[in-house]
Amino acid sequence: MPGLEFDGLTASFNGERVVGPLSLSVGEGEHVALVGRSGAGKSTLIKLMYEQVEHEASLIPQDLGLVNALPVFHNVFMGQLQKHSVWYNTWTLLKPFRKDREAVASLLEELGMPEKQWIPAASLSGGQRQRVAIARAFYRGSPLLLADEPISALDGLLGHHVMEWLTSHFTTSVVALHDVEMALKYCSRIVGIQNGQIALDAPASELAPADIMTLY
Ligand SMILES: Nc1ncnc2c1ncn2[C@@H]1O[C@H](COP(=O)(O)OP(=O)(O)OP(=O)(O)O)[C@@H](O)[C@H]1O
Repeated sequence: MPGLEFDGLTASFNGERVVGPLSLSVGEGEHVALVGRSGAGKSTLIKLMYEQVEHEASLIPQDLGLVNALPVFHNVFMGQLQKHSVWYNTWTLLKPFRKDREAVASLLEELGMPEKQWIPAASLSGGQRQRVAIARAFYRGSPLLLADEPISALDGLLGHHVMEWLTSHFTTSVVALHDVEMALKYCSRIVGIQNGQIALDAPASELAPADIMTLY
């Protein structure tokens, strides 16, 4: 996958500009953290980027987008809906194939919740729901990840494990994060958003937490 070029991104609500116009290039292999105070425009920016790369990216939206009535397995399988025929997907709803069951089981094992595969998403905790959305994004098999606060409901150790896992399994990522230390530790580049504009753009290796805190 070549690098990504986003040009002239803008969003307005009720006549008020909340993002842009803004341009961002993301090189293949970069892991970009979007940081900035609440309301700065990070989620809106992730959505604008996803609109442009929908066919080649995996998304973890802030609202997760799970189907509560369906078991965890089917929520994760949804990451591959577009890869299969209607026949395959309908059959999977009733009687999943062994290769998919095993692949999803191994992902859930990796994310520390192997026993939840057949539990409806409605019965999960916030952190478990977040991990299902993470597994679904991974199951899609795309090298590019766009994620909006993917570890906000995970406790410290698990949050570290998931960030390490995401940044080593996706070739390229753009992740909105409110945890500045996580951003510095796992991402290669920090993009700070302030009032819908880029206010900081630097390699993570050149920044300290205090440099980022000026955005808050
Ligand atoms: N659907 C919407 N309708 C109206 N205003 C919106 C809508 N979505 C976002 N906004 C506004 O756009 C601005 C940017 O919001 P956005 O959710 O992108 O910020 P954020 O940086 O992701 O915040 P947070 O860290 O709290 O998630 C905010 O002022 C917000 O109120």
